[in-house]
Amino acid sequence: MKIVLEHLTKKFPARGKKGEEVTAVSDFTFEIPDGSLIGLLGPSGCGKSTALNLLCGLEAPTEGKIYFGDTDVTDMPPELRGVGMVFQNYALYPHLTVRQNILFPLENLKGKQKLSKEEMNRRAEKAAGLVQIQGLMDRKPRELSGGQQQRVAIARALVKTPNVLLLDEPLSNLDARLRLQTREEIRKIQQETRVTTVFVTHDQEEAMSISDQIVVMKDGIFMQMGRPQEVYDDPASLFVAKFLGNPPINMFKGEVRKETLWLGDQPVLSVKGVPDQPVTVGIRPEGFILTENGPFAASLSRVEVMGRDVSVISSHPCSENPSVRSIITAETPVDRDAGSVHFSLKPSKVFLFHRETGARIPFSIS
Ligand SMILES: Nc1ncnc2c1ncn2[C@@H]1O[C@H](COP(=O)(O)OP(=O)(O)OP(=O)(O)O)[C@@H](O)[C@H]1O
Repeated sequence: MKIVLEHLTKKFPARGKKGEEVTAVSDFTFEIPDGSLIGLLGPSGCGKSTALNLLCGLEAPTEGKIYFGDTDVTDMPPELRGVGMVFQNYALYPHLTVRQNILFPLENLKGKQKLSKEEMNRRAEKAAGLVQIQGLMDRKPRELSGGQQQRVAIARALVKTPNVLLLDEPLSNLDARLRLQTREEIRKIQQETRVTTVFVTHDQEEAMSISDQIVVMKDGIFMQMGRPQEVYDDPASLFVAKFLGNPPINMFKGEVRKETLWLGDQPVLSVKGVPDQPVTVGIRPEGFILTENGPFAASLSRVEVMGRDVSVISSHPCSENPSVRSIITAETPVDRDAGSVHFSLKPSKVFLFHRETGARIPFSIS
């Protein structure tokens, strides 16, 4: 089922500041396609959980509308929305077995929705099968690992065959290996069930790896939505460029003069169509090509071998970071004793931003 947000806004009274308000979600207008998995991504406090709570009905919006398909659910109570929720802390009932935990949402159905015992058991087995915990049905939550508990929570959210599945930081209590495994499983389950899913995380790698599309947020504001690779390759703003990418993008103070990008006294790239102005420059670590007479010259600090790739760490007078990190293939010979390194730049990996507003400034390559 597709989800449509129209000017969705949520304001809270600011804690400890009488009369002031915090806008946790500001004028969200976008559509989540039916059957897709969307990663809501942004730093702590940007409004991710609030957005999710608005979708499931735990919070009422200050303004705006939410539609599931063609139905306006803005004022609909949570239990009628057909939403499955999974939280960071699993929120399983400790005194109930896995089976009883999964059955719980079905046992509480009312009126016409009520199911026979056989049907409830059939559905619980099916949900358990999806997350592969059939063998654990008679255990109590404390007898399960974190990853297994999270699978039970997902089965419980799926058992009512929801229209929409909402996951709030579901992997943050798991160790690194389980995180990786569980996120792949969530993706698999989502592809099998095709339930429209919104996944909240502050971990960009997690969101990028499993989402059909990501929504990047900052301070309650919608910054950009798109396929992970598209947003990475074509960030609309300085914030998005800095937020995505590991290792992070390298930032510089630069200047455009006569359609040439200058870093200090180095003319590093031709940038057609850009008027003369001071700019903030972002260069992805993979945007550097080691070239003897390359126009980008930096002092070599060290070389870090990472197996397939090599990180060349250098310093540049226009860098906004203490060091510049470039990643090149391990086959490229680097003279570690040379005091300096020279690079040419891949134009598609270089982004220009307005020095004051951080908005992206497009340029053509030739
Ligand atoms: N009930 C509330 N009353 C007052 N302010 C609130 C309330 N809930 C959230 N906020 C504020 O709204 C903003 C967004 O909070 P929210 O929890 O949605 O962010 P988040 O991106 O989920 O953060 P995190 O990643 O840390 O969980 C924050 O400034 C928060 O302090």
